[in-house]
Parts: sequence; C-alpha cells; structure tokens
Amino acid sequence: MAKKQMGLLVMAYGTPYKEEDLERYYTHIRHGRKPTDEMLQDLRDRYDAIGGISPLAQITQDQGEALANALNEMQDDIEFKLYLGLKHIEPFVEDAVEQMAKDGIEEAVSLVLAPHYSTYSVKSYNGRAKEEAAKHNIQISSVESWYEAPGFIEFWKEKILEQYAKMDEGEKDKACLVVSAHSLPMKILDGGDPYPDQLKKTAELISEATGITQYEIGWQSEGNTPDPWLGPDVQDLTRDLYSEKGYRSFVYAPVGFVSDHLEVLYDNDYECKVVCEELGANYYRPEMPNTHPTFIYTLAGVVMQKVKEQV
Ligand SMILES: CC1=C(CCC(=O)O)c2cc3nc(cc4[nH]c(cc5[nH]c(cc1n2)c(C)c5CCC(=O)O)c(CCC(=O)O)c4C)C(CCC(=O)O)=C3C
Ligand SMILES: [Fe+2]
Repeated sequence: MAKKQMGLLVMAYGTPYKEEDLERYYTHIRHGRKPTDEMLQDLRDRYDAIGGISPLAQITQDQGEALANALNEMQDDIEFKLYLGLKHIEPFVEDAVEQMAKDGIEEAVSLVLAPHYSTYSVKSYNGRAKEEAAKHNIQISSVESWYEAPGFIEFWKEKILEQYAKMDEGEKDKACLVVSAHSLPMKILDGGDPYPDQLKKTAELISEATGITQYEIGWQSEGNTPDPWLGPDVQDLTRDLYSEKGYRSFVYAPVGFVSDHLEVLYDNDYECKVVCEELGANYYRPEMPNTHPTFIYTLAGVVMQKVKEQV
C-alpha cells in the first residue's frame, strides 16, 4: 500500500543568515517599525559577541531534518515531508505553507520549536499557518505545547545532573537551579495566558525527576519596549538569591528555548555569567536540546500522538 503523504510544518523564530539581514529581521520583529541606529548597533554588538551570527539557522534546519527522519523511521503508514516555516525571516511560515500547496500536500501537522504555549508565540505561529493553509485547502493539525513531555523532562534531567556532578557536596548545598523562559509583556496575563503556569509545571517536573529542591523560576531576554515584562529577570534574581538565600552556585536551565542561540549564548552565557563573576558565584549552564536524540524522539512522539488524534 502506498504511504500517505503528510506535511510536517516545523516552525521556529528565525535568525539573520548574514550580517546584512540584521536590519530587516529586527524590523520584522518590530512589526515593520525600523529600529533606531542605536538599537541596531546594540543588537549587532550582541551577535558579534557570540561570533557574528547565530548558529540558530543551522540548528533549526538540523532539528527539522532529524525530526522528519525520526518520524519516517518509527512507522510505515505515513511519509512525512519537512517544511520549515520561520516567524521573522524567510522561509516565512506562509512561504512554507505555500510550498506545501505547490507540492500537492493536503494534510499537515505543525509543531513550534518552543515548549510552552503563549498567545505571543505558539498561538501566533499556528494562527499564521492556518490562515495561509485555508487559502490552499490544506488541513493542518497543530501541536500546541509539549512542556511536560516525559522525554523533554528526561533530557533536562540528564543535562542538569551532568552539571551538578561537577560539584562537591558542599557546593551542591549552596547551589540553585534557575529554570527560565523568554519573558513576555505582562499584558498576556489579562487574557489568562497559560505560559507562566506551563513554565512552573516544567520546573516542578524537573525538580521531581532530579531531586533538586533548591530551584527558582526566572524570566530572561525581555524586549526593548516600554511595557512591563514578566519578572523576575534572571540577572536580578541571581543577585537577590545570592544575598537573601546565600546561594553561591547557579545552574541556568533556559527550558523555554531548545537551541544554542543569542538568548542563551549571550543572555545566559555572557550576561548571567558576568553577574555571577561580580558576585563571586559559580556559573553553570547545561547543554541545550539541539538535535539530541532524546529530544528529537520526544518531539516525534508528540507529533505522532497529534496525528493519531486526527484519525
Ligand atoms: C516568546 C519568545 C521567544 C521564545 C519562543 C519562540 O522561539 O518563538 C523568543 C525567541 C527568540 N527571540 C530571538 C531574537 C529576538 N527577539 C527579539 C524580541 C522579542 N522576542 C519576543 C518573544 C520571544 N522571542 C518578544 C515579545 C520580543 C519583543 C518584540 C518587540 O519589540 O515588540 C529581538 C529584538 C531585540 C531584542 O529585544 O533583543 C530579537 C533579536 C531569537 C533568535 C536568537 C538568535 O538569532 O540566535 C529567538 C529564538
Ligand atoms: Fe525574541
């Protein structure tokens, strides 16, 4: 029997491919408003600090391919065909859906490479995908979140414990795990957005799995806008925990992200590290999921479950 063809729409934030892309990328993030020269320079400096451009473009591509391969390996009924759709640079989410239509795809499943659901992130990705899909009569079923998938927790457990294994017992007693995600404007809370509760749940599950009870939730990478953003910011949190709870080692687990990219390589590995150095505390940051098999097979399981719900 011929395999059924299904589109696999993998969506992610996107990043500049080369330095010249920076301005139009930032302008897209700002809903079409050009950043000032100062804002642009500030962003350029941050990319320069991580080596010029972000490794994210390649990692997203690799994650998509690894996921499609895993899905095609684990079952014989469906042939998944990968389409990458990005939020802020080409191939945009709409480009990916249009390509599906050109390829004759009638049915697809979509997944955002971000574990927690928010109106600002996952909802907007899936909304854009569905709007374009409707124009082409493509049926898309969308995974909405996977922040409590056992394999996802298992991945973080392994990587966090790898860091704790570097400490002696005395250091562990004064160590704090900082579980974080990208901050969002506080106005998301008005609509009852589940984002903060989902992060809390991920943190609780990691605590249960690792046995680490000294943990805190923080927010990071907040945007350059006048709105109030969800806090505490991980840098302020680090200072407060140092002085109020006596912690001397900090293990940062930015579980709202899945790749090595600017928000981790700069906001954690540079900014949080500087705070730790100023305080005289130890800085640790577990490896990100990237294309780790535990992570990829977890996503494959989540996608298959969504596909099965549809039949
Ligand atoms: C929820 C969320 C995620 C996680 C979920 C998901 O992945 O979808 C995420 C991820 C990412 N965000 C990224 C990059 C940026 N985000 C920005 C700005 C903003 N992000 C926001 C939200 C999120 N962002 C928001 C509400 C703004 C303010 C917009 C405004 O101004 O109204 C800016 C502008 C400058 C600045 O504010 O820093 C940049 C450069 C990169 C790529 C890094 C790389 O290239 O390696 C990644 C993975
Ligand atoms: Fe962002």
